[in-house]
Amino acid sequence: MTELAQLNVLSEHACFGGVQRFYQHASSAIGLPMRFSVYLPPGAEGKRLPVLFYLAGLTCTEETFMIKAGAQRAASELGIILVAPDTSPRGAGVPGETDSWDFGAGAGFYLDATAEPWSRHYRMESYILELRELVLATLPADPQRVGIFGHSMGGHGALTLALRHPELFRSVSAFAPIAAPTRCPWGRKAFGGYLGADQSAWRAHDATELIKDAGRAVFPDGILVDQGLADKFLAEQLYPEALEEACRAAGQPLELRRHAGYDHGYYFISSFVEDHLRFHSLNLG
Ligand SMILES: N[C@@H](CCC(=O)N[C@@H](CS)C(=O)NCC(=O)O)C(=O)O
Repeated sequence: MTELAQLNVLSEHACFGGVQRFYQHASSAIGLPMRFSVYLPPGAEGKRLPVLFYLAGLTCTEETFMIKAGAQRAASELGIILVAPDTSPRGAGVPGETDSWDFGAGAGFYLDATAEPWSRHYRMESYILELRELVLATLPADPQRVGIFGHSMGGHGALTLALRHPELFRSVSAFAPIAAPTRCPWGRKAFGGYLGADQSAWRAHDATELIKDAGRAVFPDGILVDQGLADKFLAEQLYPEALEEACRAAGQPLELRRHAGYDHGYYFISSFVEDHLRFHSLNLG
């Protein structure tokens, strides 16, 4: 069977003149069925459109962004394809994988686990790259115009995957990203579990450390980050100031916008999502 034959449409809904779809497919990276969602704007026939991957945060699924962020109106206007994967494998059968909300199911952290028993299925970095190829092969998407953004754990995912694979993602932005996971409790728990106790392996999945290591502007057109100042996770988990300092030292342009009164949730994301789509539209051309 080809990849194409394994792609099943679970549901389809007309939306702002385009179509909102939910898919399931057999992922070779994960070794299990995976779900993802796509918003296809109108007027895609015969064209190659820019495509923007959105990585969601802890406890989310492939549905969360499409239901809560209200991004389809701007995507329809700008002619951008939106793709949102699930946040982890489901049903991997790892003992305890659904016991906590910040590790295991719903918390894949967009990296390939190297430690047992997670390393067999928890391979979310390889999965996002597989999904990118699948989308480019099956949807009217332009391989030269692929961007990535995300929220919280997904903001970490977007920043680290873009910095690790700048040849695959041409623009990157984030909402309230876990910007320095090697120094916060969520990141330390996840990296310890997925990558093991040797912390030297962790920094390759930390956006702040990747910027420091690059020592140059990997994205010369800039990175956009929005952060709510009423976010209850800001002080303990997110560390945008560490990313800001690393970008300043490396000469990486960063627009870090701090918003008084906004919390960590989708009311915050929906308030600024159009700005992110316009940012990517401008950068992807
Ligand atoms: N379960 C956690 C919150 C988890 C959480 O805030 N998840 C964020 C991503 S890190 C999210 O987007 N949740 C889904 C939603 O707000 O709809 C808690 O009780 O504090």
